This record gives sequence, C-alpha cells and structure tokens, in this order.
Amino acid sequence: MEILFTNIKELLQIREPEVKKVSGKEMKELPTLKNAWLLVKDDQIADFGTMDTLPENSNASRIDLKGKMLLPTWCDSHTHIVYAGNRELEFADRINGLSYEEIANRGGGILNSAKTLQETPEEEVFEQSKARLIEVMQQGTGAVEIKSGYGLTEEAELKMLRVIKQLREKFELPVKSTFLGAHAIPAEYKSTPEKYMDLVINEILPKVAEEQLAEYIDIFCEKGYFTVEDTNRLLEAASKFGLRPKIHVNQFNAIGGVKAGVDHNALSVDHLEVMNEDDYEALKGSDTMPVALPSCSLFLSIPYTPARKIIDSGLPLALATDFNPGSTPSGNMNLVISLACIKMKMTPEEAINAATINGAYAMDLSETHGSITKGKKANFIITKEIPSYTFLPYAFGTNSIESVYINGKKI
Ligand SMILES: N=CN[C@@H](CCC(=O)O)C(=O)O
Ligand SMILES: [Zn+2]
Repeated sequence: MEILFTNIKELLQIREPEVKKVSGKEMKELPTLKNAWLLVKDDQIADFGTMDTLPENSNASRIDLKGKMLLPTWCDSHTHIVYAGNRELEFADRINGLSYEEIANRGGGILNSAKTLQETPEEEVFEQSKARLIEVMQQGTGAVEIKSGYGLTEEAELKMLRVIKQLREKFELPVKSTFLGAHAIPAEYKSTPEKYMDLVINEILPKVAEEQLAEYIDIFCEKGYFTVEDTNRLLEAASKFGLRPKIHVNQFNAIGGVKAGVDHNALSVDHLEVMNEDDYEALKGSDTMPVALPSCSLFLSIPYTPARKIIDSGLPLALATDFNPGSTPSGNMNLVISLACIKMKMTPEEAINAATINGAYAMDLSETHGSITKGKKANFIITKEIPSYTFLPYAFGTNSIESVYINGKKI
C-alpha cells in the first residue's frame, strides 16, 4: 500500500539514518522541509521532498495536508502505564497539606498501588492499561517503554510484565519492557530491606530473564527506597542476564545513582530533578541518555530537571511522561513539551528533539523511530492547521493533533 502526503506545510525532524541522538548545541537545530511531500510504502517512510520534486505518475493514494505539519510520533521512554486503580484520594490528601513522602510513610504511595495491583486479576489490569495506551497513542505517542514495579511480589511482578508483553503483541507500536521489582520496599521487609533485595535478585530476576519478559532493569535509587549499594548489586546481577539499566535517580536527593548507572552502561538515567557536579561529570562522555519528566515536577510541585544546564554542558536530554498513578497521572507528551519550554526554558526545537530522536535513543529505537528518515517506520503525527511548530508547545492544553499514523496506518 502506498500513500502520498502532499502540500505538507512543514515536514519536521528530517534526519540522516546515522543520527541516533542529538546533544548540546545540536539540540537547537530541528531540520525541516517547507511545502513538502512524503511517500509511505506499507509500514515505512519511502521518500520525501519539496513539492517542486513531487513524483509524477505515482499510483499512491494521495492525501492533501495543506496548512498542516507532519512530524515523527513522540517516543515516550519512561512510563508506568500498566497499573490498577488510581490514587486520586492521595491527590486530595496532598491538596490538604500532606507531602508525597508523608503519604508514602503512611503506607500510601507505591505500596498502595502495589496492594491494588496484587488484588486485581491479570485480564482486568490488561483492560485498564490498554485503555491508557490507546489514549496516549491518540495523543501522538508512537513508541513507549513500560515498567513493572507495582507488583513487589514474584507473582504480581510477573503479572505486570505479562500484561506489558500482551500489549506489545496486540498493538503495532513498539513497547519496551523494564523490570522494576526494586521500586519500593514492601511493608513486611521494612526492617530487613536486604532480604527484599535478595528476593528480587535471586528469585524474581532469573524468572523474568527466563521468560524473556524484560529488556531493561530499573531501580528507584533514592533515600528511603534503595541505596547506591543496592543499585550496584542489582545492575551487576541483571547484566549477567543481558538486561541494560534504565534507572530512577536523583528525584529528591543526589546520592550517587547517576554514577552507578553510568558505571553499568545505563541506557538512560531518569528524573534528575536534583543534580550535583559529580552527576554532570559522570554523564560527560558516556552513552547514557539523561531523561527529564516535567509532568512529574508539575504534579508534585518539585524542582524541574535543570535542562538548560544539562544541554549547555554539551549533554543530550530526552523528555518522557512518567505516566503513573502517583506522581504523574498523565501520559500526554504534548503537555511534556509545553512544560519543557515553559518551565525548563528549552527551545521548541530542543523539546521536539528531546521527545522524538532522543526519546527513541532512550529505548534503543533510533534505528527505526524518532525521525523522518527513509526506511524508518511510518510513525507520524499530522497536525491541525497551525501557524508554526512553535505553536505546539506554546498552545499548551490545546489539542493540535489531527491524526496519528503507526506503521503507515491511521489509528
Ligand atoms: N519515583 C518513583 N516512581 C514513580 C512514582 C511512583 C508512584 O508514586 O506511584 C515516578 O517515577 O515518579
Ligand atoms: Zn517513573
């Protein structure tokens, strides 16, 4: 099947195949073509150019995009889309003055979601998660990473990972799976947290690997959750099963998680709301992608990741949603790019790069996704008629998306 999109007002994020991520000053550039066409063959981008080079005698069906823009779908490299129930009562508690930490200390937070998840049958978790995935795809997400971490028992962690597997099998977009058994310490291990780490490392991890349920390993490296020693131990063990780290670090405190991640060749280190000089030094020269989650900062009223300093240090940066029931009950990447510009002082070009090619890198997908490149998957967003691409982050809360294509098919 061939489709020829014509009169595209501006075709965004055109890249050569060898570009896998953009860093530092490169992030300010967003290569585009004005007044363009794009040819899709089956599930791939076959070709594109300016309208004066429009292929003649093509048998492709034509779609006129006058006044509209076309850009790659968002690559959301950090989500917890698979969960059961919600935590809106904790939201009300926070409005009434309790902090995220106080709620967690009372047995709320991650442990609250774990209880609900453990009690919810797998089919029901699948149905709830499927609805969220459909929603984010309609909002322009065309590749996604999903973590476990609300199970916290062998049975429930495997249940979550099997739901992620089912989503991957039933949907056309790439779904990457991350094992986050070390997300919080269950109440029964409060006085013996090392025993929980033993369970995760010696019992659950080998089963996850055996059933090939995850590509990546994650841990919440944070005061009150897991230490740098736990992190080193887990990442070491996971590397023996070929699971590369994508880890939660520096959300509330900088305790050395960034270096632990980089030392284990992490694909990404995520959150980074609190950064110290050692963290920047660890990241420089590494292959690890820093990932910012601004919707989490908005929802919890915590600092935003210092994007300016990260990018101005020559580092790359990716943007993701962190969609989860506790700290970010939103999977909307359009809001993420708006917040990145408004709150983190990223330029629209930097934000779009961070949410596409760099997000793809943070999921090992930049060979096939994240840019308009011949041979890549035909995953793209068609906007409504908009004056410029800056309008996307500027008009925050407005839906500027007209349609979304995944593997060459309109969803
Ligand atoms: N910080 C750790 N994990 C999630 C939140 C988990 C929750 O509150 O349910 C996050 O990335 O923000
Ligand atoms: Zn997270």
